[in-house]
Amino acid sequence: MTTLLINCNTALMASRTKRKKGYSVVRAATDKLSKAVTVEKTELRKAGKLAAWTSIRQERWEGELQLQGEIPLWLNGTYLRNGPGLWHIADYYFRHLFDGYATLVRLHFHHGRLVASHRQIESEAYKAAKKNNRLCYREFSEAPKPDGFFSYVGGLAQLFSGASLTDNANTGIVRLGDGRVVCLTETVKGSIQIDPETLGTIGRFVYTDGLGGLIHSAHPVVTETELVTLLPDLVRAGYTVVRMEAGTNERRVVGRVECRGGPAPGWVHSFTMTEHYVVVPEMPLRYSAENLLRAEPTPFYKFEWRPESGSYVHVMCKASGRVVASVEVPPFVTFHFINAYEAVDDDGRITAIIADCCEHNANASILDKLRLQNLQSLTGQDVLPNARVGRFRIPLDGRSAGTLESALDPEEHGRGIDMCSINPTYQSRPYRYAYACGAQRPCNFPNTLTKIDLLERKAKNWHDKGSIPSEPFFVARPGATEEDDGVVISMVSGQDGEGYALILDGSSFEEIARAKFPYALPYGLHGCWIPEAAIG
Ligand SMILES: CC(=O)/C=C/C=C(C)/C=C/C1=C(C)CCCC1(C)C
Ligand SMILES: CC(/C=C/C=O)=C\C=C\C=O
Ligand SMILES: [Fe+2]
Repeated sequence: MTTLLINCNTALMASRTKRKKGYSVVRAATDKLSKAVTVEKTELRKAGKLAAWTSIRQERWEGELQLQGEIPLWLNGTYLRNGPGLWHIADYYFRHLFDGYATLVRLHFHHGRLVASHRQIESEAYKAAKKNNRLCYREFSEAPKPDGFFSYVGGLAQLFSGASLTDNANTGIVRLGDGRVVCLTETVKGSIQIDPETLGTIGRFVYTDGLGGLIHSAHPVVTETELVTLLPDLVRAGYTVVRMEAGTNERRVVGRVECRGGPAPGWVHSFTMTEHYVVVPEMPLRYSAENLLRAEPTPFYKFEWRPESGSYVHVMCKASGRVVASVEVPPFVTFHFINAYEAVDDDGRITAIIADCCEHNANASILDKLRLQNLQSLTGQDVLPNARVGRFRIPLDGRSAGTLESALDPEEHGRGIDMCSINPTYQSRPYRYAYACGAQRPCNFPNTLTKIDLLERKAKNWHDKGSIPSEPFFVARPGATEEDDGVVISMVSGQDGEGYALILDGSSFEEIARAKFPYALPYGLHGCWIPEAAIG
């Protein structure tokens, strides 16, 4: 079966290089593929399993997808999604969702038609694992067995130099203002430039600034002119805020935040910004040097849960690098900030920062819930911990405490929320709508798409029984004046083993089109959009 698919795929790839414009060749190859797919679907149905938590079936594929419904003619461009997609090497199976080798998925929209493809990122970690048939670098929860580790990358010193850390860029994907597309994870070396058309790996994105740093936030804040990110400092607990101008590879220091809660910084998977300020979270789920050195994972993996150390939010002025507020807040756990903006009084003075995140009710057990075994075996059991849209209010008048409250009743989205997007025009500005994965219980993982109205404090939910949709990604209609005028793109794993791309109307949150993949893809994490005008 796999051979059939690969042969078909090879034919497709070869033909792709010959074609000039149009998709006729691709369509012929897709027809050929569909025969193979029928057999595969039968196998999957027998297995009765979601494809979300199982490895990709082959390294790459491309073809035109048949549509149900209509894609708006204005939607011209490329949606790219990154995420872990291969969780085993030979007969060794990884433990955690975040361990998988990166798989890129591409949806190319052109005049109402849709061509899809996927491909593995050729990181050093992936190539070494393939070549040596074993894990060679430290992944999120996995570490190479001492033999393989020493023979491949050398001694223990290389752990401290970062040489043994993974460059498996399986988390984020960003289009820089200069057009380059970079895939990211939390290790700095895991910044990899890819070709958005072929999904080929161009090579490591090298920072030329000498700032070093082994780890950074997986989610920089990117605009047309710059990229801002955080470098946690595990030695002198703190964060360096850095800024890289579009067109350069040079990060410059904006400023430094000292941690207030003890000897290690809080995990910063993401952070957020307003127009003038960088919002630096310090949560009690902290990096742990001790756990980093362990071969076997702990319940909190490379982190420690230290509620007694306190939770803080720091606010840095982007222009001066000065920390203008540093407040204690109620305990929190978040992977993803949604957005932030400045609250102003009647005289236009900035009085506070409002920052929203997908907040897991200060319960760090969510990390262990994302173990593959839990995801695969607990389907339909109500074990997903409660989560909410957490809204921080950080006063800028010198007060020492900030507040954290639910922005809406979490029942509106089934007490599950993560994997969020907004209309990017509203990034760092007052905004009304967020799109995310929510929950319809009982469930062990977010299983709905939810549109959150932060003004009305209401949610609209989309659900397909037994399926797992990935991050809903909002794309605005060119020329739109309403915040929710656009579409939301997601990729769904169905309960019978199939998979499809889904397009919802941003305003009504109703389905407007779906397109089945020949075979389902694993769950992916984050996406980005490249308008056709930018592709040229
Ligand atoms: C996929 C995702 O959301 C997060 C991935 C995080 C990774 C791969 C983190 C890796 C790390 C190491 C390999 C060692 C240092 C600590 C840490 C950054 C957690
Ligand atoms: C998928 C996820 C959390 C889901 C829980 O509700 C977090 C992903 C984090 C990395 O990008
Ligand atoms: Fe993320």
